[in-house]
Amino acid sequence: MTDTATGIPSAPPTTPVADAAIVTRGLTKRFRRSGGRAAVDGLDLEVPRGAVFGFLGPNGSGKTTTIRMLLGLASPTAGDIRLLGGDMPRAGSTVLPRVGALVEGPAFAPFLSGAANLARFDAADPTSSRSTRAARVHRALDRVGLGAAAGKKAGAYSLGMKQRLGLAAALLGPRDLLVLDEPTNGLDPQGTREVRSLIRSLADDGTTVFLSSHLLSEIEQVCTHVAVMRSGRLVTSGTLDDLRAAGAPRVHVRTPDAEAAASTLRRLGMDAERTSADELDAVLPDGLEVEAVTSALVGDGVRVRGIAVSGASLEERFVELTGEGFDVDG
Ligand SMILES: Nc1ncnc2c1ncn2[C@@H]1O[C@H](COP(=O)(O)OP(=O)(O)OP(=O)(O)O)[C@@H](O)[C@H]1O
Repeated sequence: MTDTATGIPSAPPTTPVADAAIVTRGLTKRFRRSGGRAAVDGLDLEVPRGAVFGFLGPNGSGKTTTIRMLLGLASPTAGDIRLLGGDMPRAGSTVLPRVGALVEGPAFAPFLSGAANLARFDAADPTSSRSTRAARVHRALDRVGLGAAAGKKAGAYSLGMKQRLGLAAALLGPRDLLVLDEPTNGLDPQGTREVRSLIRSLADDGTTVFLSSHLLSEIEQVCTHVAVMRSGRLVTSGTLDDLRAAGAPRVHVRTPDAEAAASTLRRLGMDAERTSADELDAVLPDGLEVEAVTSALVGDGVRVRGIAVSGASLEERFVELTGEGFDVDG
């Protein structure tokens, strides 16, 4: 799922809704103690199979509540959930074994080793075979880079190691879908990079990954799709490329030589649109500065009466969408 030339994740082909990994319709959760405001309010989500889907929103916007409902850990007040083609919660016993999850740091026994903790998790899965347990546990530990710490007590693990142990637990069985709530929480920059590359390699193997985050940079680096939450509501969703395009900077040129200007812009890789007799408008490609556009126009003898750039960066767009102080730093 990664474009090998650019390293940027590319979106998988759109799948029909019926075949999506996750579909929610009107999903709503109202807590009794919350004074009437819904924590999740009429959420319609579609997560295509094969996507790395970022669920982005500020603290308290309803991400964890949504994830808990997807996994059958909280019951919706209203709405429907389809997970891997099965209606939840009815299909839970057949669907959930194919879903690996990391939600709010799983509870590990501090006095047992990392490997022994995973063996306990594995034993709790009625579909797992005892004879292959040790191999499964060690494969999962190796996958998250904890092979060397397998025998160490989980209580002595750092926060980052505990987070990775949680990921290893999510990877014990073959999974079609991974649901990860803030998977890099508490990790140092090195741990964060490792988890990102693990997510990419899982996606390359065809696993659909749904991950929540309040960090735009995290979503930008690993995700093909994104949904943005604000106060329990979905404010936008789509491929990251679509969102980038929607907020891409545009250049506006005012000139009496519109024909000549259009041909210069074309040469620079821009598809200009004529907005009036003496005005043109085009998306400014990545890496091209407006100064370079101006000098190319002037160099071609175009009489430039005005040139301006408008449009927001992805960061500005997300801040605008969520309407609050938004954490955009990795
Ligand atoms: N058990 C609960 N009882 C009452 N209110 C709750 C409960 N769990 C969550 N809420 C409220 O629901 C809203 C959404 O919370 P949620 O934890 O889903 O948000 P979030 O986006 O995951 O935030 P964070 O990034 O801080 O985890 C918040 O206002 C929260 O206070």
